[in-house]
Amino acid sequence: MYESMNNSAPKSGALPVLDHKDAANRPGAQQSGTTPAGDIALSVSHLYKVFGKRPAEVIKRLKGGKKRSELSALGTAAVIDASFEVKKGEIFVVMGLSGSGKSTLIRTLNGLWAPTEGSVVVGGTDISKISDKELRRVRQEKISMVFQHFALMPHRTVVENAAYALQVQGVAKAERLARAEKILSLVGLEGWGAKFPGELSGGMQQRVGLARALCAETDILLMDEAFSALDPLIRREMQEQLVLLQSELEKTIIFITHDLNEAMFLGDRIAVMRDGEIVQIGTPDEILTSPANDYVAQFVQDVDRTRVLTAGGVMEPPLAVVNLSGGPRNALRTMRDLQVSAAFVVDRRRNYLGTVRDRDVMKQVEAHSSDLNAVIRKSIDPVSPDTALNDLFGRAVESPIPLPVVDDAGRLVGALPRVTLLAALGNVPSTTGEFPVVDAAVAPIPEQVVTAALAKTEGDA
Ligand SMILES: Nc1ncnc2c1ncn2[C@@H]1O[C@H](COP(=O)(O)OP(=O)(O)OP(=O)(O)O)[C@@H](O)[C@H]1O
Repeated sequence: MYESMNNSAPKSGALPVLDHKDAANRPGAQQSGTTPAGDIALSVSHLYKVFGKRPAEVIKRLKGGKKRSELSALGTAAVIDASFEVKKGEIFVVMGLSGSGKSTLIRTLNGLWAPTEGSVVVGGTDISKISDKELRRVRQEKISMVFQHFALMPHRTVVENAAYALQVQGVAKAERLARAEKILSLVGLEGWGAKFPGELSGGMQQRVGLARALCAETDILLMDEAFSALDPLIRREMQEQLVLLQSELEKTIIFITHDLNEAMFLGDRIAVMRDGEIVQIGTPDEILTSPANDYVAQFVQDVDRTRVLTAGGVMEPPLAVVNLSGGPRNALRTMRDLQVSAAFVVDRRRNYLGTVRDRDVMKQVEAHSSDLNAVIRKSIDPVSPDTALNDLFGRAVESPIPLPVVDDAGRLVGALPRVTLLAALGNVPSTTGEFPVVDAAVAPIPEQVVTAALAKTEGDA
């Protein structure tokens, strides 16, 4: 059985990761000079958020030069003296390791946490100084949030989920559903409105999450590790769609991630956090080329494309995939149809089992065997989506067929032909996004020969 991820997967040829967009042309991209107040969507000034028993004392000692690790008995300083401005229409990425304070910071931006000290000004309003009622209004009108685990209501349909913010705003049912349907088509979910979230894949559920946030028609979207739970190919597709939507709708997006690759792809500017502090704010290029300190330098150490780019970031959809249970005949048909001489074999759960060659499969067909397992080669070990390209060149050179990319659960999620690796390095499109499953030197058995072999054994199938 031939399985293709073509419909859901981006073409890597269109995905030069580091400079997929011209930052200078983006609305929020200007870096130099003073930004006029009217162009600021959100500003944070000397913000502290301390959890624990004695937050004021913690801040006093931090200001006196103590480190947060020395003050843990008094409280946890999750955000320390953060100051930055986010421009309208900008994608501002907050990046840092686990525990660096990203989630706390983002929750302070929409008033879920009150700052211990400092201010958060949204659209001209200091949300640390307003009543709960006013804060709810700011949240409804100015800021929406997209969560990592979607947070959809399982018993409501997709369109009802998307329309939720409008319901809260008191918009009449017919109107809110009509508006939500429009937004659903904008995020690629046209015709899915009547389904329930459980009937959708993870990527589609996150589109609903995005649609729900867009429906609220707020200027600012806060996205907390919004794509981290998605398969790499779907994740990349969502990243691309977010960039497109942003340029269409001109939303201001504050995006939290621990993934450098994602930060580089999405961010007009990136704030790097460490132990509660923002240690650098800059464009991806600035972060890469002028790291503010050793920590940032280590984060992006020796970054060249081969290191920033990962297998998951540049892989292609695995085109030639055959299912073990389909047996040799189906496998051979698939290879004939695709005109390839090898294919990846998966089981019903899409677990990667190995590769098969057309010659071996044809022998099985001619021997009237239904056993594909017998000819699976396990010599090509799969790679993880997180593997840096740098670590893959040796293997790619040795392998006559693309390297299979397999997720933590063992499922085949992509393929890495040599041409894609080279294209990623040179930042040029790899062909059309489609690839030969084997290198040219290993030509497939001619189509007529395979067709004849299949026909000869037709009666026995
Ligand atoms: N409600 C809380 N009470 C006490 N400490 C907290 C609370 N929330 C976060 N912290 C602490 O604040 C620090 C920053 O946590 P935060 O979740 O903001 O980091 P993060 O960068 O988002 O990490 P992750 O990516 O793991 O979510 C951590 O030391 C964490 O244990």
